[in-house]
Amino acid sequence: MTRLDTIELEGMLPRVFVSESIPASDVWRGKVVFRRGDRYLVEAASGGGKSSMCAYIYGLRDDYEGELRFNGKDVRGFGISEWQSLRREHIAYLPQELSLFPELTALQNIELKSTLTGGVRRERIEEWLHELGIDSRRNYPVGRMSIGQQQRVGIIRAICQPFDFILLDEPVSHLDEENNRKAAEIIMAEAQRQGAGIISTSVGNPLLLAEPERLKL
Ligand SMILES: Nc1ncnc2c1ncn2[C@@H]1O[C@H](COP(=O)(O)OP(=O)(O)OP(=O)(O)O)[C@@H](O)[C@H]1O
Repeated sequence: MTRLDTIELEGMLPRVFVSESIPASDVWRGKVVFRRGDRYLVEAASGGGKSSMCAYIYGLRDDYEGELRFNGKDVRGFGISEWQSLRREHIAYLPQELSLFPELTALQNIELKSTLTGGVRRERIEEWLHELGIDSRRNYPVGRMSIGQQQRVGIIRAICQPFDFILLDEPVSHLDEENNRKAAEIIMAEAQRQGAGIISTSVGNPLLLAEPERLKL
């Protein structure tokens, strides 16, 4: 795959919801096409399935009904090597739980990802740390940083790789408005540089994306 242009969800529903009555949704049981280059905000109540949707798109789970298609191809046919290359070159992901290594420093966590994916220069990472106000914590183990500081490390780690789409699961739940705005600017600038789409979820403190398409989960 040279570029991932579209992610389509059609008739999708987490199996756990099949026998339950769920609120009306733009996504579940519907048809949604996420397009590279566009910005999306997926908003839902807690337990609405945001993390499940991200896990399906990142290939971590497949406990759903319906179809998920990348560039029109059903992902159920993808093997391990296809998912590996998708994650290395086409889809960046910031999980809600961040999945940082607590004993490694902020810089080590970021550089680990950047080195593995042939991502960005060290100077660029330093600039992002500075812009997000955590450069003084760059050599701190992330396990000793606040959750909001860890979210900022996670955001930088997520964008320091090549991607056609970036999936952000409640990325700014612990950030104040100013840091939210800065994070959004950095993510939008990097997505624009790479021609990528942004899909961000929220339960109430949305990433401040410019004019996103809003979907209710
Ligand atoms: N790994 C899993 N396998 C099967 N079902 C799961 C799994 N993880 C979560 N679920 C179920 O799917 C439903 C949606 O959970 P999910 O974590 O996707 O919601 P969420 O919208 O991200 O919630 P929150 O905002 O509270 O994080 C829940 O009812 C949960 O029990």
